[in-house]
Amino acid sequence: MSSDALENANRYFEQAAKVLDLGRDVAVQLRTPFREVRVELNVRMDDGSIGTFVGYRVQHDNARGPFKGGLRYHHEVDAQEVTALAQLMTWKTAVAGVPFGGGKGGIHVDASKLSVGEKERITRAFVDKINDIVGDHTDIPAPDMYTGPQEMGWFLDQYTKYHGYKPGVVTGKPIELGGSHGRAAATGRGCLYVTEELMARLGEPLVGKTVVVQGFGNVGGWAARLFAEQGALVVAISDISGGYYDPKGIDVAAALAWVAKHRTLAGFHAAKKVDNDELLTLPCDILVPAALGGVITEEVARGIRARVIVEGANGPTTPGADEILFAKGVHVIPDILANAGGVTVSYFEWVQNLQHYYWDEARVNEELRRVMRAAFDATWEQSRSRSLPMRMGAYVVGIGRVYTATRMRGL
Ligand SMILES: NC(=O)C1=CN([C@@H]2O[C@H](COP(=O)(O)OP(=O)(O)OC[C@H]3O[C@@H](n4cnc5c(N)ncnc54)[C@H](O)[C@@H]3O)[C@@H](O)[C@H]2O)C=CC1
Ligand SMILES: O=C(O)CCC(=O)C(=O)O
Repeated sequence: MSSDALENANRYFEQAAKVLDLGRDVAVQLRTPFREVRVELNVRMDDGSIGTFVGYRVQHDNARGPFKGGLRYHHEVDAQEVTALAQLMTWKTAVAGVPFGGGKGGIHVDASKLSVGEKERITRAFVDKINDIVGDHTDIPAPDMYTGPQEMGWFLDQYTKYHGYKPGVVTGKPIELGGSHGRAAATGRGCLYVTEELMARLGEPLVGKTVVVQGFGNVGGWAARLFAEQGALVVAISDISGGYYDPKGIDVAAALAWVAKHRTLAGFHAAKKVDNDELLTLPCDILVPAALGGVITEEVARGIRARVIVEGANGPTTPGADEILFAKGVHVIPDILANAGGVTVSYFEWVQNLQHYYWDEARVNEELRRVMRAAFDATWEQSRSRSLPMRMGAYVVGIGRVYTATRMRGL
């Protein structure tokens, strides 16, 4: 995603701004980030050397509530990518209707090469540098690629040293530290819920549909598991080690157990090994990109055989590819709707933290379904009434809500 991420995000925004007939000044106001922070992190590495890393936090918009969005540890993280992802968060929280704005953070580092101790020291060093600009009513980070509950636990602990115990400063925490039941599964579960909504509109069952999933981490792993549990046939999965294809169906539970033991899918048995590009054009009903951005290029889009794409990842489809897919009649459930389940359950976690009253998983999932259904309905209605792709339907909903809040606050 990295290099073109911001250009792509801005292009989608401009398309939607035109549909909404926003004036140029308003469009610039809504698109421009509130604050962009870049920090140097110096950390003692296991071999005794000093590791120097660059971290970012971009706070895009807070008209509807505190900035909200994940932290990514990846070697492609840069200022542009984080800014693009922060902007997506602003529209996403608005589409979901949760009372947050948008933000995102990241550290430029190859997380796969770090020991647990190095990861912890880098996380704490990051909090040392940004603790003054985050807070449970200002900016609330969460997991993204190569971060998870453990990093959020370290984040909370380090933040507490500066500002006292405020568990709502970060979401996606371990349950034992105030995390929410259902947060780990939430993004994948949200992907399932919006797909069920689409299938209902198309008058087709999900049972028996073939599914291909790219990325087998938090989002992809849970999506594959939940789709399989609902009777869909997961025919291919992939991760950084490549793709694994079996037209008769992958044993998702076995794949999850493999990754829990070996960290990646490398060595996992499947009928055929494919690379991550080939994977995207395999014959299937539903494709779930759930890894990096920018993977569905125009060339890939021409080869895509799926009828439905559910964007678990942020920014997987380039604007040119999006046009090709629309022309081909592929239903694309866009990132700012499809993967909004994560931030929605982060909202539930935050609410539970502020109230010090905790919900069971059944309640979390029930409320998640309600939010995802309402977000889907609003998107579907805009896309149908204006004859737009679902992405533009979602953008119109999201930007429209942010615009209204901004206008009501005044300059
Ligand atoms: N974790 C969350 O709650 C949310 C995540 N997302 C998005 O979902 C995507 C995945 O995030 P997570 O699952 O949290 O990350 P993760 O770190 O848990 O898993 C990432 C997965 O992608 C694989 N991967 C990495 N590079 C790859 C490549 N070049 N080709 C194929 N696979 C590759 C990894 O091996 C791993 O299986 C990202 O785009 C993220 O921004 C979106 C909304 C919420
Ligand atoms: O849970 C959150 O607050 C944000 C998750 C995230 O980074 C995303 O939706 O892209």
